[in-house]
Amino acid sequence: MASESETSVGNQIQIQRPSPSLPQPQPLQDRVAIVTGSARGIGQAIALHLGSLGAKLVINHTSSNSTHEAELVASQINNSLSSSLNNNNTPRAITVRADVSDPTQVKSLFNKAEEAFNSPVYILVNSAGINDSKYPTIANTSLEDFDNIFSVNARRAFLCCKEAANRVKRGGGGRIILLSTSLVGALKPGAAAYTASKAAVETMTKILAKELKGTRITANCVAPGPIATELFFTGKSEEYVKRVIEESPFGRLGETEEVAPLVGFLATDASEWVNGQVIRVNGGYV
Ligand SMILES: NC(=O)c1ccc[n+]([C@@H]2O[C@H](COP(=O)([O-])OP(=O)(O)OC[C@H]3O[C@@H](n4cnc5c(N)ncnc54)[C@H](O)[C@@H]3O)[C@@H](O)[C@H]2O)c1
Repeated sequence: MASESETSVGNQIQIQRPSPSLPQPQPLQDRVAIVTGSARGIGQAIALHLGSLGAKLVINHTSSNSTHEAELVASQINNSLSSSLNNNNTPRAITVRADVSDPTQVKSLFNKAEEAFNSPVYILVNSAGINDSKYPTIANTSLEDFDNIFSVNARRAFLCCKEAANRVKRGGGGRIILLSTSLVGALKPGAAAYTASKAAVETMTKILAKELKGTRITANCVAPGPIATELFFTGKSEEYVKRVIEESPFGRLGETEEVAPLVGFLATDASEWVNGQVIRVNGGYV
């Protein structure tokens, strides 16, 4: 801590007093962020983390079943702040229900964010995703399941990125962060539709980063695994979970809070030189 000190200049002693400490602006102060699929799981942890860095948050969820969960996340962010209101008396975190695999709803999601905060969306985090809990082989994957997984994981990433890329003001900057999976590197048998849909997301991210040349917007992928969420546990046998834990160098699953800080860093100005990358967060599992 700074304290008073004496400096001798000629015959005179000057007392230097520490300047009163001013509140430091937070790294994402007042930046508008949409986190898709943030009513629970990894998206929820990311939204809470971005909120703690000062961002104004849109908690996106997909169905009436998740409305309550989404509102809890928003109120957790609003309650954690000294002032939960913006200048125009709107809350700092709001919820918007939208299926992000539907182009009209994606457009409306961005419109609602911009209207609520009277400011362009600066950060887009695509966390909404689904997996095929049965982990079938290609021979046993139905076309319906394949289409469904691609329509959420690859299609929603495409739609959200397209909307974000069309709205950015040149030179205004921004951050696009997509969620992939470490399975893309692991290439395990039995999750081909899910893994391939995420490989598509990774490729799209790398191309987008180049297409956004001159906009000061970065696009990166975060590829977690294996993280203890509903998506991970659904449909998995005890033996499967045990095997994953045994294969992990840390002998455990990851927590959602272990993914969020990396996304937080990628959302800040300090990350500008990280662009078009896929960063794996998996405790060395892959
Ligand atoms: N948990 C893991 O081990 C793991 C590993 C690698 C990657 N991921 C990825 O991380 C992301 C988050 O996964 P999670 O584990 O937190 O899953 P989760 O199931 O806990 O959360 C996913 C959220 O996305 C929402 N969602 C699904 N479809 C949607 C749609 N069309 N529109 C809007 N929201 C929708 C769900 O309602 C849910 O709230 C996913 O993209 C997933 O593929 C997870």
